[in-house]
Amino acid sequence: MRDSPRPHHTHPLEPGRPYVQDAIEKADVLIEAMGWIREFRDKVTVIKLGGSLLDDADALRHLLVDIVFMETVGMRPIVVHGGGKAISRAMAEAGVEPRFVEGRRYTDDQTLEIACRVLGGELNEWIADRIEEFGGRAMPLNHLGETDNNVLFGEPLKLTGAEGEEVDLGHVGTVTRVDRDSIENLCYAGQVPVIPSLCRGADGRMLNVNADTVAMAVAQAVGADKLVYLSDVNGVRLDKDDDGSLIHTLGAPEARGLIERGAIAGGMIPKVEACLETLARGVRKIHIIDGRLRHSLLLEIYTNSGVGTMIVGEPE
Ligand SMILES: Nc1ncnc2c1ncn2[C@@H]1O[C@H](COP(=O)(O)OP(=O)(O)O)[C@@H](O)[C@H]1O
Ligand SMILES: CC(=O)N[C@@H](CCC(=O)OP(=O)(O)O)C(=O)O
Repeated sequence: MRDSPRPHHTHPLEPGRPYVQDAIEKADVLIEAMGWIREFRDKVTVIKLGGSLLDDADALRHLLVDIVFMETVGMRPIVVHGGGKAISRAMAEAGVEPRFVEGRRYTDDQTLEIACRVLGGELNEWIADRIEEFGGRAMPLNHLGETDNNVLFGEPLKLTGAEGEEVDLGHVGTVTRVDRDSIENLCYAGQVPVIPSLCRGADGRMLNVNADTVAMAVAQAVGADKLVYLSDVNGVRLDKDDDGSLIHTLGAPEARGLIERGAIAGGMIPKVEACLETLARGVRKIHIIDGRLRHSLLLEIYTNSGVGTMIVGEPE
């Protein structure tokens, strides 16, 4: 007979609640998940946490516990995060008005300093700390702190306007190289890499990068099996204001049409564009799901009833 409970025998978010209620039903659930766990063991999944979600403390805690679960059963999750809302809040506090050009934040010196502090410092460390608090192991990969753990390198992003003119975005970057070895070494050591959407330019300065495109670059570099975007909508909708108009499976031509018609707008544009580019470069399964729905990540991975929108490539 066991005389003392083993660690983590109670729910990590509700310490008083024993796991052993309805034990038989729970064992059934475990057995049901066994096939999925086996299928996805050792598979790399890149999980992008959007800024809208980072503002929802309850949803975020549940998601991070799901990520700890994935790591515990032998999957290799990699977290990429944005934090657009938090940057805008910090800018407002500093009296700076945010300005967006084609979905990208115009980033002057002061905005860059704020983005580095919020993304690279506060949010990145906070996410890694919570993963550890919930029983997982995590490594915050930011350039701040005693050792430079940055894994993303890039160059200024060049955008062309409607009349062919160059659009000035300030210190906004695009990722040209990912330190794949460092990320993979962490995964294989059972640690969850946590990556902020900043990259280092050739002159050594950091650049602010759209987090959806960072997730894409990381997924491509490590040859991820899956890329999952967690946002604050149930997926891509035909009408962005109608949650009943969810598109379950979205092909590349249809997606391009929806962007042209303006049905896909705002922050959904870089997300869908990143999905299409990622598919073209070999990542097979890409999903946009609602991170506010409890266990949406696990439902997407470990059940047949996928939630949200799956983006699929052109038929061969
Ligand atoms: N067709 C669409 N379907 C779903 N959401 C859309 C669509 N077009 C625009 N959106 C908007 O895109 C937002 C998600 O993008 P964004 O705010 O950048 O998310 P995140 O911060 O999670 O990356 C949604 O909250 C929604 O308002
Ligand atoms: C260049 C650029 O636009 N960078 C983004 C980086 C954060 C981000 O993308 O956050 P979400 O995932 O919350 O949208 C920004 O400054 O908002």
